[in-house]
Amino acid sequence: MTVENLSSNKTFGGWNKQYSHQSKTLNCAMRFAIYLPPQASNGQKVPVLYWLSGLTCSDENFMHKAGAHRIASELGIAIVAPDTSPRGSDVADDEGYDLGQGAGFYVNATQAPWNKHYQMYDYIVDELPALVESMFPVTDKRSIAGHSMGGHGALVIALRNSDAYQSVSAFSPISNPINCPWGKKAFTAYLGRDMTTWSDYDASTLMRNASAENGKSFVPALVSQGEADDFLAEQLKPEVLEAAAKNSGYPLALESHEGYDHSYFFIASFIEQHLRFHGSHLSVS
Ligand SMILES: N[C@@H](CCC(=O)N[C@@H](CS)C(=O)NCC(=O)O)C(=O)O
Repeated sequence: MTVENLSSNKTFGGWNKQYSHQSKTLNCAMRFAIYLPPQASNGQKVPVLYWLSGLTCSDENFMHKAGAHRIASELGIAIVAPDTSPRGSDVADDEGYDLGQGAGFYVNATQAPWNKHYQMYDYIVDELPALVESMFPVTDKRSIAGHSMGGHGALVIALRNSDAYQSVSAFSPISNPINCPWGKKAFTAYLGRDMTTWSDYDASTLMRNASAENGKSFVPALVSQGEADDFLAEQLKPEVLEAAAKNSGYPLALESHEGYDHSYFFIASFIEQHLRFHGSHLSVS
């Protein structure tokens, strides 16, 4: 498999690198960024936090704006930030910022023309970790986090793969996509009009139905939400997630922060708390 290194920048004793590879799952070239903390250059294997970004983002927004490297360096956690959709001139797109390239919603599309490339769920759950674990000095201990569309993706992926992740966190997640305009638009396009297929990708539905019985475990969850977020009431609906957690007894810590909006200024303000939360579950703190 050809994997091309696009950039390498030393930061906080570790390395922030970008790669391009041909994805079998997405049927196109795909980019991701990885932060390798200093421990990874010293013969140690480190656990990995996967970060899923929101609408309009690439592999760069989080690495450039979240200010995560200092604490990841201290804790010895690698961070992997994939792009938010398949890309390319032959990849289906839409004029809106909330559908198509930059808006993959971390689902496996079943509808044409999207189903040819938009298989982001399988890419994040299977192909990307397998590639990362074959290329870098990392363990198979994983946690997952994200923002907005990526917060939805992180919660859904952790809830559906509770044996694969130690912890999950989200900033301003789209908590109930089957009941908000962003989610309804994307799911209608990618999954079709039959709404019965949508609930597998709805964090609130999954959390309401979650159970720690039959050998399964709950993945501990932390969610942070800004109270001055313009998308809060119409698109994000954290109260639905909170009610779902109460219903199933899910270990969800939902924190509300006065004055913060939807931007990376909010993420940068609380990323240390999220990294230490993941560190405690990845046994590095
Ligand atoms: N403000 C955008 C909405 C998209 C948006 O807010 N994207 C968030 C994620 S949902 C983001 O992280 N944007 C990129 C950035 O701030 O770096 C628009 O209306 O076009």
